[in-house]
Amino acid sequence: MEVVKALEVVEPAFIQEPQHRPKQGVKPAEGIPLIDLSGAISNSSPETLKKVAREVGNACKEWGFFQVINHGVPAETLKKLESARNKFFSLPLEEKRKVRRAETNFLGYYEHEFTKNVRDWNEHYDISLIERYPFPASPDVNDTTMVDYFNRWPENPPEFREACEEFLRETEKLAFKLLELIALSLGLPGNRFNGYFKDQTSFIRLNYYPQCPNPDLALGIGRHKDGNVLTVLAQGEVSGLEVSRKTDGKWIAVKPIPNAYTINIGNMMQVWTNEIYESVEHRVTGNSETERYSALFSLNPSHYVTMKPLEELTIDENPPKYREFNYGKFTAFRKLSNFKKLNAENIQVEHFRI
Ligand SMILES: O=C(O)CCC(=O)C(=O)O
Ligand SMILES: [Fe+2]
Repeated sequence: MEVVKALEVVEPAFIQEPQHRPKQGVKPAEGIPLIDLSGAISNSSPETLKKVAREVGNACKEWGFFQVINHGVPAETLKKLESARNKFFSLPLEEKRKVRRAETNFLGYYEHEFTKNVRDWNEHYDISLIERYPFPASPDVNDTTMVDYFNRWPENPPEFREACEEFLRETEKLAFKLLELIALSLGLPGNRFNGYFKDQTSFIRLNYYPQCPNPDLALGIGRHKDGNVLTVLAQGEVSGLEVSRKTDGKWIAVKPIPNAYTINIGNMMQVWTNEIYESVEHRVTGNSETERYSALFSLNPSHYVTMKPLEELTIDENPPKYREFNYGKFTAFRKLSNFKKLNAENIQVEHFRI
């Protein structure tokens, strides 16, 4: 990417179709809910928990996106992670490439990602909560070969691993608290979803968006919906995240709030809830003046989970909207299409819609 930057103009692979190019100066919107989780984190009464769950439920329904404060993740944990992350991304490219992702193990550093076949102006690093686990080798449903996914750890900075492991532990707790609140908001037992995470494939992603010479043409990450259950995102202080507003599809900037986490519903929650809660498209714009960093926890089920709408939520008036599919195969396809430019259309959860 260094070479590209020196040219002061982005390569054609990064250029978005005119209709997907970002408008400059999108104002942060009012209305993205901000939820105080203190009532759900401390030993609260069932009534308090239900009250917070209702707020979460409304935010999931109306926006698919919300921010949380008093979430229980220590500020110090994020600080340590941010410092280690920024040091890692400032290493020379050949150093970072030593822990580069491969087609047989998608964990690690990557600087060549595609979203919907257009390259992102982004470098990132994926680290799994479980150190090593089996995953389908290919998206082909007839291929039963499994490969091992395992974490790649860099030599530098030396504190990187510990900082990541602490962030993984703390954001996992928050993700499961949100999962409980979402279950309660749907009138389900708080632990209704837990069985799908026995061998969870959750990971953290550290994002780095270098300064971009053409934020009018390229995006940090192109428009997409997260293919997971939910995302817990530390946006950092530089804006850039935009969400497609459910009411009119307009791109809305999500304002960074110090110490808050931004939460969004992923495709798998959309399937489980039979679209009572929908995952919403979002993107990250480029910035010619400053670099941007973010960090997120992606909550993902065990690879062998069969995805389908929950029976409790599919009543006569709301019959199942999705056919069954295997989570691991779905994800193997998505990861492959992010890894390299494919001729085939990128698979989306909509392909399983009845
Ligand atoms: O960097 C951000 O603010 C969001 C990143 C994102 O949407 C993703 O990595 O899926
Ligand atoms: Fe995303």
